[in-house]
Amino acid sequence: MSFKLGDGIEMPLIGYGLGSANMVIEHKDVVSATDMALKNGFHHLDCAEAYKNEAAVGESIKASGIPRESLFITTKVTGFPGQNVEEAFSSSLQKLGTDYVDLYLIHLPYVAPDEMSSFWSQLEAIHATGRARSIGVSNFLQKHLEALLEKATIKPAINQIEYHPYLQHGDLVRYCQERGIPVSAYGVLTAITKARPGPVDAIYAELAAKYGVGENDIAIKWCIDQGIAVITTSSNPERLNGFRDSVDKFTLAPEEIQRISELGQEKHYRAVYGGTMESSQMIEAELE
Ligand SMILES: NC(=O)C1=CN([C@@H]2O[C@H](COP(=O)(O)OP(=O)(O)OC[C@H]3O[C@@H](n4cnc5c(N)ncnc54)[C@H](O)[C@@H]3O)[C@@H](O)[C@H]2O)C=CC1
Ligand SMILES: O=CCc1c[nH]c2ccccc12
Repeated sequence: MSFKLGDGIEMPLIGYGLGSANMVIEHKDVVSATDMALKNGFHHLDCAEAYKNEAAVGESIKASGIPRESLFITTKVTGFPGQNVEEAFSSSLQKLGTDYVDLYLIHLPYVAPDEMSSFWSQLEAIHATGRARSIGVSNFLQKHLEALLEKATIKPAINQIEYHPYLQHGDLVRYCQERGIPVSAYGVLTAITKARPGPVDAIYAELAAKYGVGENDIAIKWCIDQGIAVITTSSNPERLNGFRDSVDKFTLAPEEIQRISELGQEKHYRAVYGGTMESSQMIEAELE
């Protein structure tokens, strides 16, 4: 199933995530995880320079023999103030072993508001060369988007954010969607994998029983049925295929989506970048 980006380009609805917070994954394990994803038909790969594993992903892509046009490759420039985006981008392309990416994102809104437009213009310049088919952002709140949009000539094609019942970011999703900036979600399984016990446990279990699926499927469909794409990951092929199968298996009723949203608002939990999105401690430690 595919998902329309803000610029009209189609992206596979579920992306396979290659970032693992707070964990160093060995080169060979990244190669075999990517092999497994590709063999199971997950052709949308979510990478980042900060994950420091683009070379392993590139190695697996090359070995797979899958034609480049059948893949959808996302990568991200970290977004440090003063960063030379062209340099970061060329290095990503070289490591991934490709001459273009499908989607290039600013990973984090580190850049000050008055510098944001000029930082974004570096991505616009890359887009103009055709080496990034689409450009977008990640972890951007409304204030960051406002700063970026002030002088942008191209709107971000997506905003990739942590999104689950315990982190709904107020009106951010509506703000983005109303401006033609679709949203993709990471951390979608947080209420199950990291934040138990919690107020959505019972409704996840109830709806999983009702639809004859797993609770992971309910978590993923709560995003998809709100028009949000999903980036998830697993080293377990059965679990991975289960994520994809859930898309067509059932549809959550609007009142079920609403109930999960309401219950989720009773708890706040951020799985990644503990504290605030402005917190740079974790990313700086990772990049050392
Ligand atoms: N743009 C950004 O700043 C960020 C992007 N991401 C992207 O999103 C991807 C997915 O991120 P996650 O937060 O890991 O996503 P997630 O919430 O989808 O969790 C996936 C993890 O849950 C585990 N899991 C699945 N079902 C489970 C179960 N029933 N019990 C226990 N564990 C279970 C999987 O093995 C996997 O490690 C990353 O690989 C990365 O590509 C992630 C974090 C930040
Ligand atoms: O992108 C999300 C989380 C993550 C995983 N590994 C790293 C390294 C540096 C920054 C962020 C992350």
